[in-house]
Amino acid sequence: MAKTRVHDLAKEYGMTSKEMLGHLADMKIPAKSPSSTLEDAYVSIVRKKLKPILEERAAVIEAEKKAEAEKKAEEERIAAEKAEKERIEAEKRREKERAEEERRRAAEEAARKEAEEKRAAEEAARKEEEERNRVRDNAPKSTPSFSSLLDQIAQQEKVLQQQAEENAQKKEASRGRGDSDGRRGRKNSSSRNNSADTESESRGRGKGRKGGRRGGQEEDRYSRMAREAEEYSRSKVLEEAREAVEEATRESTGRRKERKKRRKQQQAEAAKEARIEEALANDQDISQLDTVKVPQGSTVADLADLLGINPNDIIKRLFLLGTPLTMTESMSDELIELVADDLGRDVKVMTKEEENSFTFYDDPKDLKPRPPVVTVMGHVDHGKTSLLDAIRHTGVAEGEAGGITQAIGASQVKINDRIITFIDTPGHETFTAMRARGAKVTDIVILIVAADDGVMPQTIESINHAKAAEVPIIVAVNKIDKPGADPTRVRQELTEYGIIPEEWGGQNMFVDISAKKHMGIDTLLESVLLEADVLELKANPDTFASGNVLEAKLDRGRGSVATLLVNRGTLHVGDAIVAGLSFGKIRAMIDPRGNNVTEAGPSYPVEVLGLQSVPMAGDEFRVFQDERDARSLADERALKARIEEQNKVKHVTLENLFTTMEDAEVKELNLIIKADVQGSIEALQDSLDKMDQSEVRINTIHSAVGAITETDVILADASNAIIIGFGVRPESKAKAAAEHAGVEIRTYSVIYKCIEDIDAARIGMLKPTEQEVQTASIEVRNTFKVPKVGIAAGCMVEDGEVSRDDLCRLVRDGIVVYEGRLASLRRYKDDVKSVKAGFECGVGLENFQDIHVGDIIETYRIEQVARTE
Ligand SMILES: Nc1nc2c(ncn2[C@@H]2O[C@H](COP(=O)(O)OP(=O)(O)OP(=O)(O)O)[C@@H](O)[C@H]2O)c(=O)[nH]1
Repeated sequence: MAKTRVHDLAKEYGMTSKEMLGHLADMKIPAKSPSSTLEDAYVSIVRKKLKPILEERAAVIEAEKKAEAEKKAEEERIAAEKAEKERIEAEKRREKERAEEERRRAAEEAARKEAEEKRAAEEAARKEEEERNRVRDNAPKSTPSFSSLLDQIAQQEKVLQQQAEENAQKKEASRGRGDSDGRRGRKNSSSRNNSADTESESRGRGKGRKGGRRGGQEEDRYSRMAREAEEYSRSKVLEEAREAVEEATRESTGRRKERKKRRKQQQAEAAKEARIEEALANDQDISQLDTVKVPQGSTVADLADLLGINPNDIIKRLFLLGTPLTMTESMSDELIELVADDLGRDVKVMTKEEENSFTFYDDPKDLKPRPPVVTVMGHVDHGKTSLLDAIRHTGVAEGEAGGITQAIGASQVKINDRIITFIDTPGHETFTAMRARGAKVTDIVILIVAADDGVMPQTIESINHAKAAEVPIIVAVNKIDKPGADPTRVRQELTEYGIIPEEWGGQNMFVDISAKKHMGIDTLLESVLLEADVLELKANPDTFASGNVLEAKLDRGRGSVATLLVNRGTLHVGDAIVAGLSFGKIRAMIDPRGNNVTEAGPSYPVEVLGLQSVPMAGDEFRVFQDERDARSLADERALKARIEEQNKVKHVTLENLFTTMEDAEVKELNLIIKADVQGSIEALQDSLDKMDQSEVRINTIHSAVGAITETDVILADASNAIIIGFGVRPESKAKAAAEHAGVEIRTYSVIYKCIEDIDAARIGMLKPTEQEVQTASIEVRNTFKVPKVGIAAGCMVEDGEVSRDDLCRLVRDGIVVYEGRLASLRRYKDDVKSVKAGFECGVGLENFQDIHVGDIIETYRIEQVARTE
């Protein structure tokens, strides 16, 4: 029998031999040294007794390990915290250094400027002094101070001389010699005066002769006085200059600030003036000039840029508002307004539609009456098309009638020498779609209601849409020629919706008509004119045109063709225009009767050729004086649209990451739709919107009129989208790019076929349902014990065919007592893959022993079944 040595056993238990020997001694098992051998019986006793000790040790080790792990985690946490702290500290330090550096630079700059100014002042003083010196050196005799002193001295001497002579005269007079004497005296006096003059002259002359003694004295005195005077004036000038320098230095800091402030103010005022001038030149409303226009979804950095402030100012405020955001995060409309309010700034959050729209201002004296623009709305089959048809034939000579084509999506009729413009795409869908794009093109709505049918669901919708747009409604009660027609009932029914006939004291005009028999059409049109008079529709025709795109398409021969409705100004051939994202110079204009025209005034619809791309229905258009301005605005808009489109597809922010992950179960079908006309896109989109999107979300990531381009393929590739072409084909470059990138392009000419395909794709993408497929029913006939397996059942496959991998449930008296998998499937002693009905087999169940005779084992598998809906 094998024997075990003490040191082997000790090794097995991860202890020292000495330790093991100690345990053996405790157990009274004889062993002397690590090399002593132990009988198996002893070994098993040791194992049994050491088990709890080992478990305890394992537990201790486990606990130690756990503690170690916790300690490590704690250390890591502390390290992470420390690192974060250090990072923040470093950031703060850097920030401080930056601020310090800025302060230092500002101080340096201030000092530099100050020194410059001082230098300039000193220079000025020096120059002045130089100038004085120069004058003095060049013409010392003419120095005003010196010569004036000489003059003064000469003057004083003269005065002294005179006084002396007068005194002498007085003495003579006091001797008293009568009048004659007085006269002689006067005469003498004058002769003396003369003689004094002569004396003075002679003395003056004598100066030259006897100048030696007396002249030397005089010179000393004069030169001293002159020197003193010069010194005085020099020190005075220097003092003044010094004072001026000091004054300049003292005031420079305060003045600099003041000057800077003034400069800024002047700049702001100049900028505002420029804005006003520009707005006036473009006829824009100047009342809103102080309002900063902020695009919806702007980031903190964008807003700071628009407001011309430091982004930190906004971040601080957001923090205080409890909504901390970083520079690149978007702000909600409310936050933008709140922050701007806090900063004392006036902002307007602009939607995309608003961003692309223009506001004009017209002087009331420039406004002139314009024709009304009318849309016909009503329930299906109540006669919209028939009415428009009847209207188009009104006032047209018989021979001309056949030639009228609904060429441009709008028509005009002349009645009583006045014009009415009709939008030819009837229905509230178009009306609302336009309005949704911010276009208010209709002045009056004609609500058509069939007199034999009355108010129907779409009648009500039309009323609601017209009311929401605040457009007056004229009711045309149609089909009065029909036998069952009841116009009064229509009036009655409409009162429920707030449409009350004028004859009943309400606001709405009602006209009974028959579109088919051309009855009442003139009266209806006259009512439209009456309503238009009430509305006092006016516009300024003498300015650059602006208005809306009614419809636009790509024409193979003519390129981009758009129907525009002018609502202000006059449109001319040759005008440079921007319509939505499109730019162009108008090449030709066609009026509703198919005639080429050269101009179109307010309320006139025209089809224009010359746009470089296809705008969208509802887009605003505007003529620019300078073609370059038009082009750059269109480019700017197109670029912005492209960026937005790309952002739409790509960006997942941390905020929406989790929701996206949660939504991962929801599959998406991304589409890019290109079509020949806008109408097709809208129709297709409408059908898509109506599809069940609870499990497969259909995203139209981009839709536009025009051929399928390489850019579309790039977008589809980036966003895993399918391109749907409607009446358009891919350009050859796009085709190659699609093949290269594996992007699917499908082209159609019929809407329903496209819808059918998309629906099929949608269903194909649905998550398949799981279905249980029963494989066999097995009856337990016997049970027996199998080594290693436990209880196994001797069974008969009653039905189907059981496979080894099948799932199963054990049913006893109709109750499921076990659900799981087969542990074994045997025929006699062999494991088999499957057993068919009518054969016996041995079955073991995974982790289940409680099998009774008479139990039924049902086996099955789960199959994934593609859904048909
Ligand atoms: N008797 C009679 N029938 C009319 C009159 N006006 C229209 N209808 C008929 O009513 C049907 C529907 O007219 P439409 O003009 O197509 O009606 P709609 O509202 O444009 O219909 P949708 O375009 O489908 O919304 C046509 O068969 C017309 O001939 C009318 O004044 N009298």
